[in-house]
Amino acid sequence: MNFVLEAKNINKHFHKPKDFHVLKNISFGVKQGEFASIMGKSGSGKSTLLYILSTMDTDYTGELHLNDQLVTGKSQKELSRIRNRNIGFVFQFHYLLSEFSVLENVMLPAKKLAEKSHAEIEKNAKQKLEMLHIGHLANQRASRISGGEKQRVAIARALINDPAILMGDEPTGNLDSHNSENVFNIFKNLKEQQGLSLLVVTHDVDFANRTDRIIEMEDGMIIRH
Ligand SMILES: Nc1ncnc2c1ncn2[C@@H]1O[C@H](COP(=O)(O)OP(=O)(O)OP(=O)(O)O)[C@@H](O)[C@H]1O
Repeated sequence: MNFVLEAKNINKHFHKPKDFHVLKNISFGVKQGEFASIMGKSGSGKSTLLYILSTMDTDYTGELHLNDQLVTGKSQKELSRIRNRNIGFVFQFHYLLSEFSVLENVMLPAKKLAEKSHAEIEKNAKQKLEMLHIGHLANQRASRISGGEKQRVAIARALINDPAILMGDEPTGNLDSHNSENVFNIFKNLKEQQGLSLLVVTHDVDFANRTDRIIEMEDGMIIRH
């Protein structure tokens, strides 16, 4: 099976204030072009899991594979590069640099990767903004645009290095229903038109029901996938 992302027997404990087995034997994969969602009650371990899957947390046992490459055990420097190259991330809050322009915000992860010229990166960033129908905002300061527009800029930024998978932690959590619908449709188009794989933590049942697959968590375990 060709998984873009695969978790094998992931276990995690928090040690303070007392030992807490927060993730228990998590195993599942996300296939190329699959749009999967993770649901579960508050405290079931969704964000903790996503933090591991996105390679930001390395304090766990088990194995994480990205594009058939074992990433568990790599150095922080290697992980930073693997992450920047392969994973786009969209959060509930957009984390844009408010003093920077929309275009500059979108270009940042590509500048960090430093594989392309400034002109190429700028061209790509403009294309991403056009694709998300916000090309006209390129030169606006990030602080000057609406909440829905900010989330679309955050999506453009997550896509700038053409990741293998786009992950979201409650990406519509701060948005009204109109803007949530926009974000869902953007994700669906990315899957259908570009074969992108997506994994999104959400509390929105309507959103999750329209994804290809719901991965359901309870008490640190996957109870359905
Ligand atoms: N740093 C930490 N130390 C100890 N316990 C933690 C820590 N971070 C989270 N927890 C606990 O781990 C459990 C899982 O938390 P997590 O944030 O992953 O849940 P979640 O399913 O994403 O919840 P929500 O839907 O509310 O965001 C919770 O009981 C939480 O209190």
